[in-house]
Amino acid sequence: MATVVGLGGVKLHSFNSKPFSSFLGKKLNLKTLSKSNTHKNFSTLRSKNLVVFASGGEILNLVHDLFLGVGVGLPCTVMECGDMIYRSTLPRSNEITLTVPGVILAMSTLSYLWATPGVAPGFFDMFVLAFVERIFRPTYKRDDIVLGKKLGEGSFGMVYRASLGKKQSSKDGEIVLKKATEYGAVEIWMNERVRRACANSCADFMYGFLENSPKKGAEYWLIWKFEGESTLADLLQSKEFPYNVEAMILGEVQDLPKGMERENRIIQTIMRQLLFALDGLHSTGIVHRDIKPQNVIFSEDSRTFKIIDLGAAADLRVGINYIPKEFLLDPRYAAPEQYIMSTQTPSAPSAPVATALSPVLWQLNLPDRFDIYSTGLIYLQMAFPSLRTDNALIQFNRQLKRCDYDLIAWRKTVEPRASPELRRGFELLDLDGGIGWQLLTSMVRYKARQRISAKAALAHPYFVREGLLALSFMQNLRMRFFRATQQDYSEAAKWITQLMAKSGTEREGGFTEAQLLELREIEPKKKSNAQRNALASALRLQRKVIRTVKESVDELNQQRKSLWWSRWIPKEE
Ligand SMILES: Nc1ncnc2c1ncn2[C@@H]1O[C@H](COP(=O)(O)OP(=O)(O)OP(=O)(O)O)[C@@H](O)[C@H]1O
Repeated sequence: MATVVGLGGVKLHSFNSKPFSSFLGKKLNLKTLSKSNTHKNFSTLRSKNLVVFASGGEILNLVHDLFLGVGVGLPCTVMECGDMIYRSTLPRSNEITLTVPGVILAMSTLSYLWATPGVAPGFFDMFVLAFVERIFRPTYKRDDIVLGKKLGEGSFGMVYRASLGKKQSSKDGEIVLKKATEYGAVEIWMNERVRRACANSCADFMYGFLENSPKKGAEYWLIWKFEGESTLADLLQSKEFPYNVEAMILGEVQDLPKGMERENRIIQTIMRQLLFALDGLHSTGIVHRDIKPQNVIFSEDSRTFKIIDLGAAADLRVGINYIPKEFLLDPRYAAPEQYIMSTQTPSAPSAPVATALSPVLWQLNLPDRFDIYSTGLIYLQMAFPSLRTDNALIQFNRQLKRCDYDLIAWRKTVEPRASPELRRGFELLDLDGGIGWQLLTSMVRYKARQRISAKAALAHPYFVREGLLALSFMQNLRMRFFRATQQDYSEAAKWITQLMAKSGTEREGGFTEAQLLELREIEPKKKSNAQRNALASALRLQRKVIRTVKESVDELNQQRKSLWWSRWIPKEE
């Protein structure tokens, strides 16, 4: 038996088939060893020049046994892994081996990428769909458009009814044109996103481009299909509401006795259409932020309500219009939080970071619940005719604020001395075991986190009425489930915190005095006054530096941001 010993004197391998003397004093290289074909494990010696310098076989045997005995040496010596190495030289199987951790990791990654607002669909949308759409969609320019009567004038642009003159094809009916200031770019972006992701949610957007005129400078022109004459605000003002909507949705007036049941059904249909449109927007990561009856148009072609005016919308998939400082949200319909994202995050991160973090930021802030609050107020106006005027709504908002945005508390204060009209509203919401009232109270809440989402609202038992009045067993169960899941869990958290802070008594439980003392001792010792002042000044300085750096980065980001996505807006050739 022969042993090859490495330069450090550590045993490397044994050869059983060749006399050891034939290797003695020789510098072995790979070729020599391969030729001699002494052992199938030569591959382990590849790239090493080895010198055999051991003497007597006995000494070597002794050393060999010693090393093997204590498990030291090259792995192959110890593990007898010749077979393994041999197997590794066989052709590999191409099969993918499934492991539980691998599957869990893959599933988690996939669900993260597909979670609202959708990182993966976002990439597909931006780099494939947007590109393909740009090639195939018809484009328009200023000269194609013949202006008609003015429909509206907002602080950021003018809206006209118009037609497409010579370029009009038989399927293009009339159009609506908005000439907007620089904020039109955001609106074009949002409308294009919506057209690709959830076209039925909003008015049918046709084209948008940047038009440079010597007189007016740069203006964004946006074109939509003319959807119809009436917004929900117009319809709500009519004494006939909600019967005027029923006629529009069904295309005919029903020959049925008027009554609360029928009104409830119509309001239910409007709410379902509104929530459906909102769900489409929210699922793609867009929050409208200006949901109000004036921005809900009745589409005569599809006989449904659609959302318009995406000028104040935010695209949280890529962080566009994160906090539009310039927009004053409509105070009549705005949720109490005013901002959809935490003010701790005053500006959107850069697009790739915003995209990567979007599922986390979405879950942390639940920005979609801002629109849900506004939709709840629309529902309230539909149920209570007396709240349909601006003044009445403003008055209601004040009352609700005084009740800490607690609708149940508001009801308790107004119901005892309610007018017959107000009482009728409560009766309508109380139909079917108060299912409508339950939906309303889960939409109009102070805390965004406690408000129901559009998707959950669509699954609410309010929308799956079977009989006329009675709720089925399953609906009852679902309603109970909804009530249970809409509880204020933060109250529970507060209770636990308080409990932790209280000294241990038999009644309260919590920490004992001794435990609290222990905790207190872990706290850093108080510094002397001079030390504390110095620390405070240092902290102030640090905060100031961070703020300045942050503001500069924000400014830079802002410039970069306005650059990167305005590249997507076509310019008039
Ligand atoms: N696609 C459409 N089809 C029919 N009418 C429309 C359409 N889009 C807008 N309108 C009409 O134009 C009006 C103004 O539109 P929009 O709200 O988008 O403009 P705006 O300048 O933002 O107005 P405001 O600032 O008052 O909200 C709407 O109230 C509606 O009557």
